[in-house]
Amino acid sequence: MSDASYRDAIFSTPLDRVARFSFDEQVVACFPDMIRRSVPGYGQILGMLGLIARRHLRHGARVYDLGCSLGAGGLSLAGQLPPEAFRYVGVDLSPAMVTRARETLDTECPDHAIQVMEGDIRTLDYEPAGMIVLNFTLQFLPPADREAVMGRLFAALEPGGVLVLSEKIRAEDEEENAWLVERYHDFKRANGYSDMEISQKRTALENVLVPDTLAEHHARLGRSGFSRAHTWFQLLNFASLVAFKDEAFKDADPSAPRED
Ligand SMILES: C[S@@+](CC[C@H](N)C(=O)[O-])C[C@H]1O[C@@H](n2cnc3c(N)ncnc32)[C@H](O)[C@@H]1O
Ligand SMILES: O=C(O)C(=O)C[C@]1(C(=O)O)C=C[C@@H](O)C=C1
Repeated sequence: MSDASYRDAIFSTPLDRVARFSFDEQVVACFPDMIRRSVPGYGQILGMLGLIARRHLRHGARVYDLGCSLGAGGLSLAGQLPPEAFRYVGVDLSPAMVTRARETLDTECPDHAIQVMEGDIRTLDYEPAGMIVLNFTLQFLPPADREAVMGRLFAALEPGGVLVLSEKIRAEDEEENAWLVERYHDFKRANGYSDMEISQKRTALENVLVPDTLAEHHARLGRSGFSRAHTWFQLLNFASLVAFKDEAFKDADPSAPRED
């Protein structure tokens, strides 16, 4: 990740009116710090992308990173896989994110095939892909739009393709959810956020980041055509799932990237 990143202090002073959270210049400038201090397991999830790709990605196939922000998914994959293993296409709606992602990826991985596009993942014309990553992006789409996107992603995946879906989640049981959210706030405090920052960010994210339950995610993936999905990671109210097109997990070769 680029060094030109500041400490997140966006909600550290009292605001008369807390505006809806958006991925503007101010957020972009401190995003690497913000996401690392705000998402439990973020680094571990990124680190697993290469391992998942090694097992499930057809050699040389396209990888979409949807809502790529500053391209952390691309950086992680390029750090773990050789240039000929994949073609990376990052997509983000925020022009400020796209500009910074391009600069970072061009500098950090000049030998890899990297493309970063400004676009809305709800309306993008998808090309066939071997792997699709949605790392904390679906949660920002209006709930009513989520299923149509998932159906389009299933259609874009090649047979044997894999989707990685990481999300902030809501527990079905109210008491369980309250416990997870309280411990999540403890996690943020331990990472240096004050009670005021936690509370103002929470207000800014209301009706902007709308979390689903794991059951809702699994049901949606099933309705979208995915024959199998696993929750492979959960830490507090953050989780990551993998979903397979056509039982791909059965064909995975542990010793080498797939080359069919
Ligand atoms: C939490 S960030 C994703 C973090 C990133 N995937 C990572 O691993 O570092 C969510 C991103 O989704 C983008 N986004 C939100 N709605 C979008 C949409 N409809 N189409 C494309 N990108 C979108 C935002 O601009 C933001 O950069
Ligand atoms: O800070 C929070 O409460 C979050 O939910 C973290 C979260 C996310 O999950 O995407 C919210 C906004 C920023 O994109 C970074 C992290």
